[in-house]
Amino acid sequence: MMPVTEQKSSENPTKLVVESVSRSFRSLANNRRPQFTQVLNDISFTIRAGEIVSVVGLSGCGKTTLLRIVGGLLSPDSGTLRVDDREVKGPGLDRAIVFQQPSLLPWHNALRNVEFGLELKKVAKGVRARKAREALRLVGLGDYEKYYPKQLSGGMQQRVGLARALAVEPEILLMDEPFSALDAQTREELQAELLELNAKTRKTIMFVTHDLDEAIYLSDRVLVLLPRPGRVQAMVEVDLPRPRADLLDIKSDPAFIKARDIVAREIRAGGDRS
Ligand SMILES: Nc1ncnc2c1ncn2[C@@H]1O[C@H](COP(=O)(O)OP(=O)(O)OP(=O)(O)O)[C@@H](O)[C@H]1O
Repeated sequence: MMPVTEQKSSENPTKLVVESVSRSFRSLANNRRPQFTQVLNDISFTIRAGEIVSVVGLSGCGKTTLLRIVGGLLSPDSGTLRVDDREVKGPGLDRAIVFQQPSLLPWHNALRNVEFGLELKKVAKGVRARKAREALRLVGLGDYEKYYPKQLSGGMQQRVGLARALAVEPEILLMDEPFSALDAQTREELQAELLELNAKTRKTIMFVTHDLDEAIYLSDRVLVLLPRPGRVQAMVEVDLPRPRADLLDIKSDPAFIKARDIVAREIRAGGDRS
């Protein structure tokens, strides 16, 4: 493990501003007439440089939709997004997404898979191999560049997916339940590694998860969304210093328990009202 210095992201400049974002989807009602369902309603929040902010809420509250909008894969019906005070529309090299499944190409080895991600992002050919190698090293797979996906464990495959996102050197990493398909032990290893990576690179991270322990453990702040339509209920501060102890040890810390209780109550508060 690399020694890491304590980091105070609460004093950092703003990296991402999401302002009044709303989004509806068209669907067919029982009478086959198209109808619009509002999935996100007037969502506003900011993330500071180097911060990890998790997004939690009941299933269907719009977490993935919000992450896809921030990643530029979906457009909002209204509202704006700014990265470093520049308005962004659509995808860009400043944001990279890590999904639940890494979707690696089975016929390419780890290095080629990461290079392929760079190719899709139109990064110049001459620098792809170097950047791909650097990213694989960053996720601890420096010795595995020649391995094919089927020769790698689920956790290692997800690391390749993470390397593919990191290789483009994004300003913001958008992670959509990236560890939820992994077994508990691998998941905890990757959570700890993500904290280390954040400490080393000071990457800004937006992290969607169902798992409240994961949200509290990783995050500086937790954004709680309520469903139907998805809206902001609270932004909860996690008052735990960095670097953080292992999840097992930190779970009994009063600050961890307090933050978890607040987040759980905020999620329920919305349920009680609807
Ligand atoms: N492309 C789409 N067309 C129509 N409806 C959609 C589309 N994408 C999402 N939805 C609807 O929007 C709502 C929010 O979905 P979303 O996946 O963002 O929620 P979520 O909070 O990430 O859910 P989960 O926690 O179960 O992953 C759901 O009701 C979903 O059916």
